[in-house]
Amino acid sequence: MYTVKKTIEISASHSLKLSYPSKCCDLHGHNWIISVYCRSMNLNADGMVVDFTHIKTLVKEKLDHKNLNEILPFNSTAENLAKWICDQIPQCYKVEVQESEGNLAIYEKDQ
Ligand SMILES: Nc1nc2c(c(=O)[nH]1)N=C([C@H](O)[C@H](O)COP(=O)(O)OP(=O)(O)OP(=O)(O)O)CN2
Ligand SMILES: [Zn+2]
Repeated sequence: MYTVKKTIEISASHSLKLSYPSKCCDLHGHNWIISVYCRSMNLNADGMVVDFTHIKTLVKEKLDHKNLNEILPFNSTAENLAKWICDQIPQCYKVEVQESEGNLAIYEKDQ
């Protein structure tokens, strides 16, 4: 089994819709650190699980320097972002989304 991990930084803004009062409901920004894990039993014809550059492009083109509220049809919590990113990327089984030094969400597909 082969595994690759690609770490990407995106800068974006968002506000959350929550069922309780929170500063996070106001528009604010983060530099999210996103780690994407992909795995495969076999390599493709280029000798890769997935090209690191393709992973970066898929995530950055969609999210970097955007207002996430304008482009995503769900509440952009770190948890929801992690699952959504995992669903976009071939061979991906796990995504870590770090919002700030102390805030990390992990989505991992069931085996
Ligand atoms: N489980 C989650 N909780 C929160 C999320 C989330 O995605 N998943 N997101 C937020 C907000 O985005 C907010 O910006 C972060 O809030 P907070 O923890 O207060 O963030 P700080 O970086 O300011 O953390 P400090 O510990 O105060 O430095 C909220 N919760
Ligand atoms: Zn936030």
